[in-house]
Amino acid sequence: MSKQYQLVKTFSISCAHYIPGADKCGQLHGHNYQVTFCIEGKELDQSDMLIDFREIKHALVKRYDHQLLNHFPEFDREQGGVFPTAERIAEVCFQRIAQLCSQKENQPRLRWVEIRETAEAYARYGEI
Ligand SMILES: Nc1nc2c(c(=O)[nH]1)N=C([C@H](O)[C@H](O)COP(=O)(O)OP(=O)(O)OP(=O)(O)O)CN2
Ligand SMILES: [Zn+2]
Repeated sequence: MSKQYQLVKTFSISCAHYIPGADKCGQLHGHNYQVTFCIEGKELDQSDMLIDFREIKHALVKRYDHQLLNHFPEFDREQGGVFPTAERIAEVCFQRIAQLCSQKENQPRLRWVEIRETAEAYARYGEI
């Protein structure tokens, strides 16, 4: 099997959310989410990086940190979005990170995104 690089990065976002219709989680509450992503590729860029992980972190922190997730169209069913469960947050973050990767000439490939609500509860989306 040919060799490749793998990049894994974790960062935090503090968000409020509620799951409409859910019992306890239907109430507005917050989490310090740990977001982890895994990117692979055979080629590095001019800086010898698969992709600068700060670019990804800053894009997601800028959009979601200290925000109420339900207010974003992607997390509002009435606007065609989904409920902000850990599974769906992982999926939405996957789409955003994949979009950033697709703009790079060296073709880094996003494998999965993990959203950890607590040490005991997390969801992953992607190739797992
Ligand atoms: N499959 C999923 N199940 C749940 C999700 C989710 O995203 N995906 N999310 C929640 C809530 O966000 C909730 O905040 C989690 O509740 P928490 O109090 O952390 O859960 P506990 O393990 O502590 O459950 P208790 O039995 O209330 O102690 C819930 N489910
Ligand atoms: Zn919650």
